[in-house]
Amino acid sequence: MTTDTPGAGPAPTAVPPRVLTVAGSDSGGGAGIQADLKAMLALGTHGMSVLTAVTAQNSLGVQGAWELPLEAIRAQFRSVVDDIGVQAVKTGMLASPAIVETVASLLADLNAPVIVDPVGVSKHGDALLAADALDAVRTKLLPVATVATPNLDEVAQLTGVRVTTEADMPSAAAAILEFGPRWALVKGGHLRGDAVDLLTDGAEEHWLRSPRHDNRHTHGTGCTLASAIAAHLAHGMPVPEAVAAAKEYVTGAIEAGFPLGAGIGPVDHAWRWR
Ligand SMILES: Nc1ncnc2c1ncn2[C@@H]1O[C@H](COP(=O)(O)OP(=O)(O)O)[C@@H](O)[C@H]1O
Ligand SMILES: Cc1ncc(COP(=O)(O)OP(=O)(O)O)c(N)n1
Repeated sequence: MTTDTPGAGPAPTAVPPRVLTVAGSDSGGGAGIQADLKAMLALGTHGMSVLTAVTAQNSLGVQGAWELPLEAIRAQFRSVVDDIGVQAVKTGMLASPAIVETVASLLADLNAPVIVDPVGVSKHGDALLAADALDAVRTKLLPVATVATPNLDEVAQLTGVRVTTEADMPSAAAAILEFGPRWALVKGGHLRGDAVDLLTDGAEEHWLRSPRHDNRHTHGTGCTLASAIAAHLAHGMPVPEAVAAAKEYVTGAIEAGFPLGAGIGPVDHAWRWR
């Protein structure tokens, strides 16, 4: 090893911010932890994972799902947090009431922003969260969230508020904020017209609007957006800026989504590198 200055050591190696996903595996690589880790890498962070469940999944849907033992979930979390440390966390598929409660209690003691994507069903309509877990999401998980990112189906499941136009989004966000997250990001991806999301903390309102890309290959949009928010927060951005930057990233990834298999292909996490 050589150094320019006698007596000086080698230049310190730059360490990227560390971001943790607590989520399920998508064997097809389009959503779940695979999407999360790709988004985290693309946005200049070191991604790490706590696996909650394994799905057999592809472009056609979910063919099977298996939960991990609570002990394995706790052990993965402690391994990562106690040694490596995290600057932001994102949660995704949590499958059961017991997993939701376990993850919420682990996150309650963590000094880092938490993005909760309250994943309910996949794009193909496959359940990724048991119906009897909704109450634990409302009362245990959402209170520890810095940002909660429900889509319109998840808003309806959690709050009973049905959003059919942009005008309904503020009341939906207010109903999510009642459960205790610092910010609510209501995603309007399932409406017609522009893809419009509303971010609010009850005081500020930020409308995020992008053109709707007429591309059927949109598997993994929600996972990618939530992971991108976590990555930008880990870089030190304030919440509104982190969400705006994440929206720009997911919009590019949706535009570049590509066909794989016979069904809905994934968004392209590497679109900025191509
Ligand atoms: N066809 C599309 N074109 C552009 N943006 C989209 C499109 N579909 C969804 N989005 C955006 O992708 C993000 C994820 O939203 P959504 O698809 O509603 O989440 P989920 O995957 O949880 O159902 C949001 O920012 C939404 O506005
Ligand atoms: C393992 C796993 N986790 C989450 C999802 C849902 O991902 P999402 O980003 O909402 O994308 P779609 O499934 O809606 O395309 C998943 N499918 N699998």
